[in-house]
Amino acid sequence: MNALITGPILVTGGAGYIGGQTVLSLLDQGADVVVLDDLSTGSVRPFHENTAFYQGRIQDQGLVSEILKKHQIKSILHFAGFIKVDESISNPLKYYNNNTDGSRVLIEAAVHNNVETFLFSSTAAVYGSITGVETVDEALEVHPLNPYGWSKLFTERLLQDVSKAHGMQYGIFRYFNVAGADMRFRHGQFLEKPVHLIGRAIDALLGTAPPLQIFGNTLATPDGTGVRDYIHVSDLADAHVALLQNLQSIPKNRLLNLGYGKGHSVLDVIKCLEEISGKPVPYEFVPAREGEAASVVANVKMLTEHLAWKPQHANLKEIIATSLEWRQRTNFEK
Ligand SMILES: NC(=O)c1ccc[n+]([C@@H]2O[C@H](COP(=O)([O-])OP(=O)(O)OC[C@H]3O[C@@H](n4cnc5c(N)ncnc54)[C@H](O)[C@@H]3O)[C@@H](O)[C@H]2O)c1
Ligand SMILES: O=c1ccn([C@@H]2O[C@H](COP(=O)(O)OP(=O)(O)O[C@H]3O[C@H](CO)[C@@H](O)[C@H](O)[C@H]3O)[C@@H](O)[C@H]2O)c(=O)[nH]1
Repeated sequence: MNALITGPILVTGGAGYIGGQTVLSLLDQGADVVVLDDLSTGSVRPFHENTAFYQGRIQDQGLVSEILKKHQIKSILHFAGFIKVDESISNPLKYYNNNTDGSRVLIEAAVHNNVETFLFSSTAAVYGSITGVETVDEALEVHPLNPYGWSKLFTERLLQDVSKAHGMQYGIFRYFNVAGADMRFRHGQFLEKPVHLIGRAIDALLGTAPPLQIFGNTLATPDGTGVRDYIHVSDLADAHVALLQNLQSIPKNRLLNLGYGKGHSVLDVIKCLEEISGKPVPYEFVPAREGEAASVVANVKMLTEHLAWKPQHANLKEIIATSLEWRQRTNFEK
């Protein structure tokens, strides 16, 4: 496996939750890793000592070009971005500036410096309000419900057009619901106010937030609560290493869903957290969020056909147990 990851790899957002975990996967494979992160939401961890770390912005084309030249970068894994859906609605320019225009500047620098491979983190949020399908496949029409989803969709298109014109290879993953922490607890998510279900349920369990509000209990799902495809961050990170290695063998459109293809409801998540902790999770039902899909589960046909990647942690218990343990170990300390 090691021999296939040749040349230094630039990881943008490599101090963040997913980028950091991918840095660990790359380092575990013996790769030569360069990180660019402005630390706006990420934090430096001990393993970054084994990388060349630059604190700076992807929008700083001078700095990016300097890094690309100095390290003779051939591959970029681009994770840097903002991720809060609610904030993207109240402050869309923040998202279009950072996620779309920032990516445009980075992609331009990549083309000017003859970068060969560019992987981009997109999201299942591009699909929008899905109805009438059991699983979502990559050919489905996309209708993002918020500026966050649009900011990522625009970048997908930008990258595809530029790659086609300039011969840079691209790969795009649309992540489903990412959760969990590194199995050796070298890294995990840090969010003082979690925005996703599992983080919020943990806060409710620990009493550091009011009871969890469950958005809807009469949805068209087996138990009436929302169903999502949760994927362990460590498997997600490993998939990027596999994609770097596999890229050439994947035909034409290298855009892949990244999930397990298995759905769990909000009540499944709560039950699992209660079993792990031995304590009840306080919750209340509130109306469903407007436009939100009842069920979003990845169709993983393309992923499993094209990627030499076998998930190692594809069960809700491991995802939730590592999230809980990371939260308890770090206790809000960055
Ligand atoms: N977390 C999820 O559930 C999820 C789901 C789908 C897609 N994604 C995508 O995955 C990527 C990583 O998300 P995450 O959960 O790790 O978020 P994160 O906030 O933990 O990490 C983002 C990192 O990027 C850095 N950053 C932000 N803007 C930057 C800039 N302009 N220049 C340099 N660094 C910058 C931040 O400091 C942070 O370290 C994002 O692009 C996000 O849209 C995340
Ligand atoms: O306080 C909460 C939070 C969530 N949910 C429900 O839990 C499920 C998961 O919600 P959440 O964790 O907010 O994730 P999604 O809304 O599915 O969106 C996430 O997953 C996308 C990938 O599909 C990412 O791109 C987005 O950034 C991320 O918010 C949904 O059914 C929600 O209705 C609640 O009931 N209460």
